[in-house]
Amino acid sequence: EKVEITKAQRALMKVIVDAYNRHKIPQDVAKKLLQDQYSAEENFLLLTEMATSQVQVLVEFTKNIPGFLSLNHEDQIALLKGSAVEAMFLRSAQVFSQKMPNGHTEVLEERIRKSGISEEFMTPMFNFYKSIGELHMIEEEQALLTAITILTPDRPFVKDQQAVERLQEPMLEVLRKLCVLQHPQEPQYFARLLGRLTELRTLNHYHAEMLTSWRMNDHKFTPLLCEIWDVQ
Ligand SMILES: CC(C)c1onc(-c2c(Cl)cccc2Cl)c1COc1ccc2c(ccn2Cc2cccc(C(=O)O)c2)c1
Repeated sequence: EKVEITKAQRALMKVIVDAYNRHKIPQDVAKKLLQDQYSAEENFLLLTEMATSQVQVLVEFTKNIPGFLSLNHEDQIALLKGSAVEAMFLRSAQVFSQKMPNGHTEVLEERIRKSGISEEFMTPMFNFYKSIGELHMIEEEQALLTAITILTPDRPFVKDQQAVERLQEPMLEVLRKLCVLQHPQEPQYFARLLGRLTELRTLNHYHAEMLTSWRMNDHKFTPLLCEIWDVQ
């Protein structure tokens, strides 16, 4: 059928993409990646700073999702806590696949590989980065996919799931149309994107184990990360 994005859908997409592009990790934090220190300790501290900055960016982005601030306040917190790790895996995957400027990508990979994360979590993590890279998403798709991840109704402790579904559904519809228009030769592209969201959920489990092993080695997190990840 002739797929067409309506004016209202284009306006919704513009709000999400503008918010997504406005909220990036500040360059001075990202630049720290190129610092010369390479010890596991130094890498962990840098990644902790990146994650903390990323959570702040994520909260600002989420506040710009139309309708989010009208949700029940406890549900807003439950959605942020429930989606933070997935949104950050998505963000770091998009940053990897966009090949950051002057070798940041290799440096970031190096620091993640040498930050006390055990091999068993590296494989699924870098497989995910590869599978996101292969999609060659445009920024509209990246921004909508991030908003859709945050607006997942069945996160733990969400009370009014219907209210979240009512926000997520229009995003899914715009993304579906965008995929048809952007990838006419690949009718399954939208399904492939949603398949990444399923893969993201499995990374939640690995991440919980990563946190436990870091804590067993007495690694400290920032107050914001402790709050969003319910640690310490
Ligand atoms: C606490 C810390 C050690 C941690 O725990 N789990 C993860 C962890 C790991 Cl090791 C992998 C994936 C997800 C998480 Cl939470 C992390 C590190 O979290 C990160 C690290 C880097 C991240 C992010 C998010 C993005 N990036 C990359 C990035 C670089 C430069 C610019 C920008 C930008 O947005 O402009 C982003 C999070």
